[in-house]
Amino acid sequence: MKLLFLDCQSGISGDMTLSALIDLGADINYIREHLRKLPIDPFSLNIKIVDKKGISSKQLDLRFYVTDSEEQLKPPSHALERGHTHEHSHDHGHTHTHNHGHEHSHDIGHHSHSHRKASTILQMIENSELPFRAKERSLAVFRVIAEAEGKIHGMDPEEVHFHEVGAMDSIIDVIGVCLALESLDIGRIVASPVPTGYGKIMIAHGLYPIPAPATAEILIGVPLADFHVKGELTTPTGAAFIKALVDEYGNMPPLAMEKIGYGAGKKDFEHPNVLRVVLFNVEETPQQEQITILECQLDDFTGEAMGFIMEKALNQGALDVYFTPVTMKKSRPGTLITILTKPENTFVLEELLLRETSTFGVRKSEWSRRILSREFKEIQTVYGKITVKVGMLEGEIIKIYPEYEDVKKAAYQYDVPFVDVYLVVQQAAREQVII
Ligand SMILES: O=C([S-])c1cc(C(=O)S)c[n+]([C@@H]2O[C@H](COP(=O)(O)O)[C@@H](O)[C@H]2O)c1
Ligand code: NI
Repeated sequence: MKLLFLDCQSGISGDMTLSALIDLGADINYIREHLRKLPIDPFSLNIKIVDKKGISSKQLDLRFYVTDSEEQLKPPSHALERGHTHEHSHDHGHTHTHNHGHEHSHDIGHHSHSHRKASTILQMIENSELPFRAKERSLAVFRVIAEAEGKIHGMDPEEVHFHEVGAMDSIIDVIGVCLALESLDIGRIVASPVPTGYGKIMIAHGLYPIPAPATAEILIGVPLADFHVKGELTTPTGAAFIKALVDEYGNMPPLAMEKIGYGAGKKDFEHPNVLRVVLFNVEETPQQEQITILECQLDDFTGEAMGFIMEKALNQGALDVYFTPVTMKKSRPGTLITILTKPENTFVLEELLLRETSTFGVRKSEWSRRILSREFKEIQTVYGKITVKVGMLEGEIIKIYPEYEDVKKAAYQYDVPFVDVYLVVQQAAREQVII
């Protein structure tokens, strides 16, 4: 399994992460090909080499060819020397520069042109043909950003608007990073403590404190670094990668490094403004993990409400939820609710049962379980690309199962029975994954 360490000594932003991962070896063509299938503005995505206080690093060069209705497509040669620059010109608002150096004409609340709601972006990702894990990771990152922006601006997260220019940027940065992780086959991510920077930054809303409120909101619970530099070191997108994708916070793992990549930020400081990413190859060992089981049984709760509890528990991170019919005191038919969860989600799920069901108590037990290490792989089939889950024991592949959602989608698309697609995928997987 590949492990990625994010060394955020100069903070983290969307473009720093994408360029660092490309420097580490992520295939830029693979990233471009997948991004081009999305319904977004035409863009060019390139990487240039820059010197950051003596460190030769990769820097993102992302341009959009404007599709605002009042504007025409502009040729690729436009603004060649300006790097991560949007050739948008709006007929309203003021121009501001984000820390990673691109200029937007941006005046929240007075827009005549299109915007993208968080829910529209999430829907676009859901409906996309992105590889399974890249899709899940991208959704997780956008949900974190939308939650934080929603909280700051006092809005429903689904209704949060990404300014059209910012939306395009974010889509490329977020989905690009998740595709880069896929290209490198990263299974686990560890991040160092994160410095935020201090001072003020001029954004569309006005002169804001650093860390920007959305960044600060996202970084709740994340260990911060004791490194104080004037300027914005960590942006909301960078913080969202840390919050949504990282499995563990800590120091560099005590393992042999395989490869190192450097992604440059746009600003210059007295220190090298780079994100360093390190790739490790971790030996697979049979894994043991702790899980918590929460239980209560009810004889006075409706079927509808029961279904709602199952849905909400799964949304709140339950690994599994199941109902067992039981006979309770006074011969009453009832239902035993069982929730399996990782220890970190125990409190939230306990609260769900106590607050939203008729129970007056919840039983809790800790279990240890042995699990197979698993990887997701994309298989080429006559029904298109389908993701399979590969289970391994002591490095040996012992089972391969197609992902239900992908099989379902293909079954509808080709109007064939679910089981037919399933069998074809299993057969193709056995040929394409060495077993
Ligand atoms: O435009 C909006 S809504 C906005 C809100 C906030 C808040 O903290 S609230 C912050 N920012 C700033 O935008 C840039 C770009 O960040 P990305 O993560 O999209 O690269 C950054 O300087 C933020 O602090 C914008
Ligand atoms: Ni605008």
